[in-house]
Amino acid sequence: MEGIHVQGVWMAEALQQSCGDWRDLLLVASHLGDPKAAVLLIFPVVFYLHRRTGIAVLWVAALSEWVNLVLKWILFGERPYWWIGESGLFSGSPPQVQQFPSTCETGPGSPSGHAMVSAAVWWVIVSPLASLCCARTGSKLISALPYLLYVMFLGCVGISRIFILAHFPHQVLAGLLAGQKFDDTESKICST
Ligand SMILES: O=P(O)(O)OC[C@H]1O[C@@H](O)[C@H](O)[C@@H](O)[C@@H]1O
Repeated sequence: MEGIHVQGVWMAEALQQSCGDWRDLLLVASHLGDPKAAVLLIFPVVFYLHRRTGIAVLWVAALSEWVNLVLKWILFGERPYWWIGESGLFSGSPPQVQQFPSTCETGPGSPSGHAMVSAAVWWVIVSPLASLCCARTGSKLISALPYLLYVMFLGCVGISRIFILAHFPHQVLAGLLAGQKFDDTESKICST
């Protein structure tokens, strides 16, 4: 695990050095991917536009956040911003990284809640939206657009969590996969 963490820290350093110009965008992405945003921002808007999807968003947000907390209790998971100091591995050559006001999440880090809840919640919106686009336009290109935006948004959220040192890359990846898996399981339960 130590090797994965060390690689993760160097990746975060490289990211901070190469994406410094995108800092504000990444900080916004991190806020938009916050599980709280799913309930406080996304749910009201979607509920206003389409009641059933809005209610599905609320359910998926609550359940995926709960599953994420349970997974964190089981897996725990260090966070880079505290692990860099605690590991004592970098005393000779500390990584050139900086923290941000939103870096200091106090709980365990595995899997990323931002990645998991965003992947689960946005899928509930994107999937019917793509079907609607397909039915209305008949164009595969236009119906692929919601999926493209979904991938881009999740990419920004995931990168932002590594950028601000809140997560190691493997925790973000685990969050994205768990969010997708959550939707799979949820739709199987709903269809039975
Ligand atoms: O695991 P992450 O991505 O740090 O996010 C999880 C936490 O992010 C916080 O910002 C939220 O207030 C918590 O509700 C949430 O559990």
